[in-house]
Parts: sequence; structure tokens; C-alpha cells
Amino acid sequence: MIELEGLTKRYGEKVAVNNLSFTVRPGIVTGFLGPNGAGKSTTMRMILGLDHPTAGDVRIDGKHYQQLKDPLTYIGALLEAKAWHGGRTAYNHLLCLAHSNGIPRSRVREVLDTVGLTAVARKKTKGFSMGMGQRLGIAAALLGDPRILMFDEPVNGLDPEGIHWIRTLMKSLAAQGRTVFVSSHLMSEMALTAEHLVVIGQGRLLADTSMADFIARNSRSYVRVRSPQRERLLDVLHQAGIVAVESGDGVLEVDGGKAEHIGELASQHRITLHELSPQQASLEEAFMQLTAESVEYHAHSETRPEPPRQQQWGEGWKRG
Ligand SMILES: Nc1ncnc2c1ncn2[C@@H]1O[C@H](COP(=O)(O)OP(=O)(O)OP(=O)(O)O)[C@@H](O)[C@H]1O
Repeated sequence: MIELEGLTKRYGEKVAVNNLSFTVRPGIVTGFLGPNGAGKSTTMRMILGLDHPTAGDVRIDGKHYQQLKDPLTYIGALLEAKAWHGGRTAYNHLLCLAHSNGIPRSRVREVLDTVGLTAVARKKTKGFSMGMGQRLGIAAALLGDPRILMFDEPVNGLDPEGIHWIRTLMKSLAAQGRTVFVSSHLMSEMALTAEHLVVIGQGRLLADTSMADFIARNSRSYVRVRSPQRERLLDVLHQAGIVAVESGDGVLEVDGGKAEHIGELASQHRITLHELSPQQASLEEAFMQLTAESVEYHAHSETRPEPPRQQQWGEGWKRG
């Protein structure tokens, strides 16, 4: 378990992390989201004792990072920046970490195997691709068989097979009862991986809730309906107290009605339907909606995100 209590970090005038309080629980994958510059990496660095909080407190299973004996056996982390000596082989890099944390040498081979780097174990890491570097970082995180794992942008540089592999790995670590805390900008990936979300913007907590609740609260769900008897269908829906709006091309968007109910009403009134499809909002849509106010780095206006329904998702809030 990771517990943050009023955690704050200032760099001069800049408040990078602002009074953050939340708990990351075991047994599930918790996603950590926020626009560029929201304070995710700073928060993760404070959890690991790499940055000192200006105020507040963070504990790992009840202790400060500095109080942990052999910390890699409590918490394993992959941070964004490569933090290893490029002149060492992958095997030696992990062996050094193992020695300094009282971890048996046999674990090095095991984790190299887990991340698929056995064949390059004796190669110097400076020749590693970004994806190989990520795998080595994940091997280091797993080395001490810790109960808590924290990954900052773990799918960076990974190919589709690698992304699938890390997703499966994170879920299985959580299923073993471990605490898994992961940041990512890839919303589609996060939607497949995380069960719970912590969302921050400009250093402040914006949401701490389940994935399903987050999407339901921050986006619009509706049923898309097409019928050759549109006017009649509008009357019937109106009489039933259901609000429908025309969205062009003969499509009706029905808020607050279930597809089953709309279908039954149409059937009772012998109205033909050509389409009846519930529209599920995506995590990306909900995220953009919630964080729109706290985006620091906008692209130029022609690519800036518009309101959710017609949005060009993905690039607008990235650092330009
Ligand atoms: N060492 C530092 N000195 C001054 N400002 C810093 C420092 N580290 C971070 N910041 C600032 O603090 C804010 C939060 O940065 P941080 O890297 O934690 O955000 P992030 O959510 O991880 O962003 P990204 O998604 O782009 O990686 C940013 O405005 C950043 O410029």
C-alpha cells in the first residue's frame, strides 16, 4: 500500500504537486493520469525518496522509503529516465542491484527470463534499444520480488507484442495481491489495464475512483438511433418523456434512455429502426473532459481539443 497525505512539492514559485492525498491499494492495477506537467513523475520520485516533499508525507506499507531495509524487496520502480551505467552488461547491472539489496544471485537470471532479455544478458546496455531498456528497467523493478510496483510510462518504446506483455504482467502482479501503480499517456492501454484511477491536474487531485465510475461521471452516454419514421419516433419518445436530439444524417441521439426501452417503444408503435446502438464513452473522452481546465501545454488552436463529442483525440494536450 502507498499512502500520500497532503503531499506538496514546490520548485521556487512553481507548485509541482499540491496537497495530494490518496491511497494506492493492493490487488488491483491503479492508473495514474494527468496532462503533461501535471506532477506525476514528481509524485513518483517523492514516493521513492528521490525528491523531498516541501510539505506532507508519503508512506510505503506504513514506512518512509528511507526507513526500508533493502528497499527493492518492498517496492520496485521503473522511472522514465534511464538510470543505469551503459558500460555494464544487463546481467551485471542487475547483479549489482541484487548485491546491494541482499537479493540472491539466482533472481537475476529469473527476472532476465521474465522480461525476455536472456539472449542479450551479456551485452552492454548502451547498445540497447528503447524497448530493451524498458524491459531491463522492469527486470530491475521485479528483482526483489516486491509487494509494491510502480511504473512511470512503462509502455514507452515497446512494440505491440511488448505492450501486450506488460499489460498481462501488470494484471498478473495485481492478481497476486501486489500493489501496482502505473502512469501512462496511452488512454486506450490504460483502459485495458487499470481498474482504479487517480487523476491529477496542475499538481492537484482531480479524481480517485474506479475506471467505470470515472468514465460514467466525466462523459456523456447516449443511444444512437436511425429510423425511416424519424418524426413519428420523436413523438413517441417525447410522449415517453425521453429526450432525443437530431445530430444530422437522420441520426437521433437519445440521452437517458436504455436501448432496450427505445427498441420496445418502437416495436409497440410499429416503427422500423435501422440502427439502435448504445454509445459508450471512452476513457480518453472522459479524461479530456475532466482535465481540459488544467492542461498546461496546448498545441496551436487548429489542433486544440474541441468539446468531447467531435474531438480529435490524442495529440492536443501533448507538449507542443
Ligand atoms: N527539478 C525541477 N525543477 C523545476 N521544476 C520542475 C522540476 N521537476 C519538475 N518540475 C516542474 O514541475 C511540474 C510537474 O512536472 P512532472 O515532470 O512531475 O509532470 P508529469 O505529470 O510527470 O509530466 P509528463 O506527463 O510530461 O511527464 C512541471 O511544470 C515541471 O516543469
